[in-house]
Amino acid sequence: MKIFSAKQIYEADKATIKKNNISSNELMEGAAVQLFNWLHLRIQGGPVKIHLFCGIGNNGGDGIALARHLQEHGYNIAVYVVNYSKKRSDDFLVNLDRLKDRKIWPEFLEENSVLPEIGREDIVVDAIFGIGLNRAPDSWVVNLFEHIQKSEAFVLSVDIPSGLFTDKVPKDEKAVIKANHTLSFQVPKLVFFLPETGIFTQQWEVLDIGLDPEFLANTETYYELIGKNEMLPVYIPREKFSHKGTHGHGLIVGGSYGKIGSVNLASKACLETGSGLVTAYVPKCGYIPLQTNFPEAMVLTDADEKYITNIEFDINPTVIGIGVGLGKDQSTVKALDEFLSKNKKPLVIDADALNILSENKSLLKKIPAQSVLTPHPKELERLIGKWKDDFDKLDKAKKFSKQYDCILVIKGSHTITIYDEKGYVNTTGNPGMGTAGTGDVLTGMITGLITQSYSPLNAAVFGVYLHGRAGDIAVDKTGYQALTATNVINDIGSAFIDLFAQPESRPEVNENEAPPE
Ligand SMILES: NC(=O)C1=CN([C@@H]2O[C@H](COP(=O)(O)OP(=O)(O)OC[C@H]3O[C@@H](n4cnc5c(N)ncnc54)[C@H](O)[C@@H]3O)[C@@H](O)[C@H]2O)[C@@H](O)CC1
Ligand SMILES: [K+]
Repeated sequence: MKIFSAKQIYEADKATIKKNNISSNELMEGAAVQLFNWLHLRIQGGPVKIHLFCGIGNNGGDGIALARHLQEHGYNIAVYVVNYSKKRSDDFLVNLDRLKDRKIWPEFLEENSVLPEIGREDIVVDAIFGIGLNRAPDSWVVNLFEHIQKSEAFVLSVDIPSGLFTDKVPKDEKAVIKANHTLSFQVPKLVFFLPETGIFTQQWEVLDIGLDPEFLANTETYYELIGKNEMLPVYIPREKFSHKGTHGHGLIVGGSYGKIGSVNLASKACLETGSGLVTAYVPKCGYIPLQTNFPEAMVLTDADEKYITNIEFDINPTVIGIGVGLGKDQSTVKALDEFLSKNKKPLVIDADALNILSENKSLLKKIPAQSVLTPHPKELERLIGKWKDDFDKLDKAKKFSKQYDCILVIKGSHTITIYDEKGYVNTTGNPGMGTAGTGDVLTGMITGLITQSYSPLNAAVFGVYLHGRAGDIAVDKTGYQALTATNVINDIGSAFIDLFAQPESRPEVNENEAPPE
C-alpha cells in the first residue's frame, strides 16, 4: 500500500472532486459517513457518552458532520468547537450550520474556557487538527489535550492524532494527542510507523473515502507499506524441473570463538528460506559445532582457530552473507579488506562486518553495487552518523544508499528498507523478536532469497517481511518472552505457506448495506 505525503493527499482530494464532479463538501460527507459507520458498528446504539472535539478546519468539519449523524441515530453526544483560529474552513462552516439547523449547539472552547468533564467510560472523538497542522498548537490547546488524556477516556482520532505533523517530529510530546485508535483517511501516514511518532496512536485503520483510484494508482510515493499483497507478486515459484543446483548456493562468512552460534543460525535460515546449498565459512573452532548441529551445511574453515584471518575458498557461491559473529580482531579487519578488494559476488553485510566498515570508511567504496546492509540502530548510527530525528535518519539513510548504491535495511519495530529515494515499511514482526540471534536469522534469509535469483532489493524487502511473519506465527506458540531465533527459523516454512493462505472467513460487513440500527 502506498504511503502518500500530505501534499499528495490534498492533490488526490482535488483530483477526486474534479473527476467525480462533486463538491469538497460531498467528499467530507462521505468521510463522515465512513466515520459514523465505523463507530455505529461498534457501539450499536449504546448509551455511552461521545465527546466530539472539533477544530475549525476540515478535520473539524469531519467531526461536526459526524456529530450530526450520531445525533440523528440517537447517540448521547457533546460537541465542542476548539476555537484556535478565526480562519474557519468553508466546509466546516457548512457543517456547523447543518448542525445548528438540527438544534445542536456546540460549546465553543477558547483560551480561558472551563474544560468539560469527561468520564473514564466516555469516548472522545479527536477532530481538532488533521494533516493541515502547520505549527505547534497553542499552549491552551495543549492544556486541552492534557485534560482529555487525564480523563483516560477512549480517544478516537480522525485522520491523524491532533498535533502530530505528517513530516516532522513534534518538539513537545504533550502537544500531541495520544490516540487509542486512529481512523486514517484512505491511506496510512508515514508517522504511524516511525519510533518517535508511532507512539501517538496505539492502533490505526484506513477508511476508504473514495479518493480517485486512478490518481492513487498513478502517483509515485516515497514510501510503501509492505504486507502480503505487496509480496505475493514478488514470490518466485519453484519450477518443476528445478534442483538444488538451480536454487543457488549461499555462503555465510562469520563467527569467532564463542560466537559460532550466529553462523549456525544464519546458515540454517539461509537453507530454510530455500537456498539449494549452504556453506559456512568459520574459524577452525566452528567446524565441529556446525557439522554436528547442522548436517545439511558444508563447512569451510579459516587457518586460524578463533578468528577469521583470510577469506579464501574454491567454491562458487551465488551470494555471500558476511559479518555475523565475526568480531573485530585486527586480523579479521585485514581479511575483510583483502576480501572486499577481490570479491565480485553480491553481498549481504551484517553485524561486525558493518562495524568494521564504519570504523574504516574507505572500505565502503569496495562493497559491490546493490549490496544489502542490515544494521540495527547503533550500527546504523556508526555508518551514517548521528541523526536529529527519525526524518533526518531517513534522509541520511537515503543519501548513504545513493552514495554507495546499496540497500539499507533499518531494523526496528517497523523495519524500513531504503533503496535510493524509496523506503519500504514492513508490517510484520512483534516485540518477542527483540532477542538474541534474530538479526543473524534475517541475514541468512536475505542471503537465501538472493541465491534463488530474487533481486537484492526484493530479497531485502521480502526477507524482512517473511522474517517478521515467521516470528508472528512462532509467537502464537511461545509467547513473547520465550520466543527464540530458532523458533523463527522453524516457522520460515509456515511464513511462505501463509502467503497463499486464504483469510479465515468471518461475517464481513457489506459496505453498501446500511449499518445495523
Ligand atoms: N483530502 C482528504 O482526504 C480529505 C480530508 N479531509 C479532512 O481535512 C483535513 C485537513 O483539513 P485542513 O487542511 O482544513 O486542515 P486541519 O483541519 O488539519 O487544520 C485546520 C487549519 O488550521 C490552521 N492551523 C494549522 N496549524 C495550526 C495551529 N497550530 N494553530 C492554529 N491554527 C493552525 C491551518 O490553516 C489549517 O488549515 C484532513 O486531515 C481530513 O481530516 C476530509 O474532509 C475528507 C477529505
Ligand atoms: K485529528
